[in-house]
Amino acid sequence: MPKVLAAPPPESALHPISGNAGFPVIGHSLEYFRDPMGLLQSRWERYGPVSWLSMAGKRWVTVLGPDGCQTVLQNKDRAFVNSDGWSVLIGPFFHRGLMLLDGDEHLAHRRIMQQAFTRDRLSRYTEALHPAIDKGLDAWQPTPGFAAYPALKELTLDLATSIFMGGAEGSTPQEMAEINKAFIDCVQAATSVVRYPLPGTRWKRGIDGRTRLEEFFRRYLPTRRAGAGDDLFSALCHIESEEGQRFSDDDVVNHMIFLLMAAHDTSTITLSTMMQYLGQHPDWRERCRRQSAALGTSTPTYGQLDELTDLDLVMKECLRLVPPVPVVARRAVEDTEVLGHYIPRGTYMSVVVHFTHHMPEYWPDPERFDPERFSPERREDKVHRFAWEPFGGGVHKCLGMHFAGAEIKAVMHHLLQRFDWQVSPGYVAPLNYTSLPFPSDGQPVDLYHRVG
Ligand code: HEM
Repeated sequence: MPKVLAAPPPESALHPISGNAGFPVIGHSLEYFRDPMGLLQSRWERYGPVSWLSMAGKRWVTVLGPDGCQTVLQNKDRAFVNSDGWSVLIGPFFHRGLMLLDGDEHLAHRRIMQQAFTRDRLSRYTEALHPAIDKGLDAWQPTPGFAAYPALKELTLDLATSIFMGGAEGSTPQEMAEINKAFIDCVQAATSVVRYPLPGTRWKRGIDGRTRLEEFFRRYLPTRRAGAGDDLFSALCHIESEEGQRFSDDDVVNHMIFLLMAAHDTSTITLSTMMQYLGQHPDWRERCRRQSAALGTSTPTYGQLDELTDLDLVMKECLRLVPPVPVVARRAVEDTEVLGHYIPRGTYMSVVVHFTHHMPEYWPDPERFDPERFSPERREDKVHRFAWEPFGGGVHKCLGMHFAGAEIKAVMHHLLQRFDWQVSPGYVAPLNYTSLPFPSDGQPVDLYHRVG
């Protein structure tokens, strides 16, 4: 039975928010994991753009559609905070990462961190990417049914190790595999039904993963403080805001753990989606490959990557179809409203990016892969300022989006020059939504070395 979240104050003209709790204990979790679009579409039809449901042991107000998303993300009256919203899901594992800070503290840390993402630094990271990509791809053994997703995940972790950390001197491959597992445990713990560190639970594995990551980064801190490397870790040790503020040791460790998480799965998912759709669309594969070949270099600079405009269209369309961060969390710290609905202080908010990306009101034939939507002639993403929001919006908008674009395009450039691949046109990726979305079948592609 639908229930009202809270009655609006008697004198207000605001509407109450309707919704229901779903199953005892698990709420709507299983429905969401199985078919998020199905669940959200049914709620849109039943309740409209603002409703509540139960997940991860809490009631969440679900905001669907670009108008509501814009209100929450722009956060004009500062009624919503990130820390209390994201903490419920990932707090113990990624606490004090930039995305989990608020207000003046967030602004101060963001100002310092921006110095690690200047154009000059991005150019240097891009230079360092190429040898690391080459090394990673040398290990790929093309075969029909090649599992692209785990291979890409390993590749992006290797890239993170060299570009973010400046290498992991003294660590064995086995240790690096453990670090990878620690990350996965932290990310997957976010959607654990049991939210207490009982042995054998995803939550406990996440807590252990965090401890492992802290030890790992602390071990490398003295050498990065002492050195002058071009990697992100060294950058965080040395950068200052324009006002001369710097990060403490704890800040550097907290930011590194968050940044690796923020960069790793998101880039992997985007690359994997791009491999799928390019594999299914030989016309686009050829278009992208031609542009890539026209650069006349295997190691394009940051500026040259901008010339890969077809790849850019494909990347944007893949970020629309499968946004790696499908939902963004917030919590109201004051009574407020969204689209005329009363949000009492303390309410947990979920801003559902994924739903907007599939709304036929904004995206004609939304399930169709059609990168031209983003072409200068069509610009369907301009129909609404928040129609396309894979990187969020407002003061917490992704700080690594240009880095992500460079990494993704650089990897695709190498892939297109080295390999050809195909995916059956009827293939639909079985996406698992227990953490960030990933293809549970490993995303098989028929992969070949290019001849000639
Ligand atoms: C395709 C890849 C990526 C996607 C889709 C993505 C998506 C997002 C989203 C949606 C947010 C906003 C969350 C919120 O509002 O609560 C965010 C924040 C953030 N992302 Fe990304 N991200 C990507 C790659 C990266 C990379 C590569 C880095 C770092 C190198 C990065 C660093 C960050 C940081 C630091 C924040 C927090 C910003 C703040 O709170 O001020 N992201 N990202």
